[in-house]
Amino acid sequence: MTDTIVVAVDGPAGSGKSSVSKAAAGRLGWAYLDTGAAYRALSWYVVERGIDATDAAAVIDALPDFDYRIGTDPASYHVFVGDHDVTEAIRTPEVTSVVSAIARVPEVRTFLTELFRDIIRGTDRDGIVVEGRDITTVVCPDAPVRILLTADEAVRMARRSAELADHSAAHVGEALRRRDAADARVVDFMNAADGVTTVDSTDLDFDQTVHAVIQVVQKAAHV
Ligand SMILES: Nc1ncnc2c1ncn2[C@@H]1O[C@H](COP(=O)(O)OP(=O)(O)O)[C@@H](O)[C@H]1O
Ligand SMILES: Nc1ccn([C@@H]2O[C@H](COP(=O)(O)OP(=O)(O)O)[C@@H](O)[C@H]2O)c(=O)n1
Repeated sequence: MTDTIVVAVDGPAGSGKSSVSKAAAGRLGWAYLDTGAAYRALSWYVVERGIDATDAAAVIDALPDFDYRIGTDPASYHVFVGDHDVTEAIRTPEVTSVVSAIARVPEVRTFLTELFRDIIRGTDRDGIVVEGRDITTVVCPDAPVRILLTADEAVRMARRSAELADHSAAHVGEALRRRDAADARVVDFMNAADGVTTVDSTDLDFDQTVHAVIQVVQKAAHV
């Protein structure tokens, strides 16, 4: 893995991290890692086992049995916990509503950070696009390419509401705002750290955003 180029992408919910990172990785022929999926999958697992997500000690106790797998091929995205394909289940509002409580437990963050680094080390492609909240600052602070993907809050909320047709826009917007506020108390993903390039997608369509990200990669990593 020594030569694998890591592209670290952070940003708030709805900024386009997952979709844009996956598309950029696909076009580059590189791997893609969605770190939020692991926080979501652990949340699913905790709910499934009837554990109170706000009970940090109980969540920490569950970590050794958390058997997590995620693919890194951007063309074939699957998330497993044990034998369960949880690719869809981790996106439900129920899971989304507890994920911030799980993500604020330091032991959880250390555990998952190690897991992410193992997955990155195991990549056999030339590069990997890794997206989340603390990739540019904690998981891969030495990555040769580090990007903060942002968009105005109203635009992010509109993108998310468009995805969830059966939920009211106001409800989705409020839930997203609350989650960002809770997450931002744990890691700063609203301000670019030193050396991190901001890509603001507020006035860009999807393809323009992917193009902007690839341009940053090409400039920083000379590919
Ligand atoms: N620049 C853009 N213009 C329009 N829609 C976008 C743009 N970037 C992302 N989207 C759409 O917005 C929604 C949220 O994007 P997503 O990748 O899930 O964000 P995140 O991973 O940051 O929460 C998706 O439906 C995605 O297709
Ligand atoms: N690197 C990361 C990634 C996600 N997370 C947590 O995981 C949750 C889900 O992340 P996500 O990337 O799937 O969320 P969306 O932005 O796609 O809605 C976030 O709300 C954070 O609580 C984190 O703490 N650190």
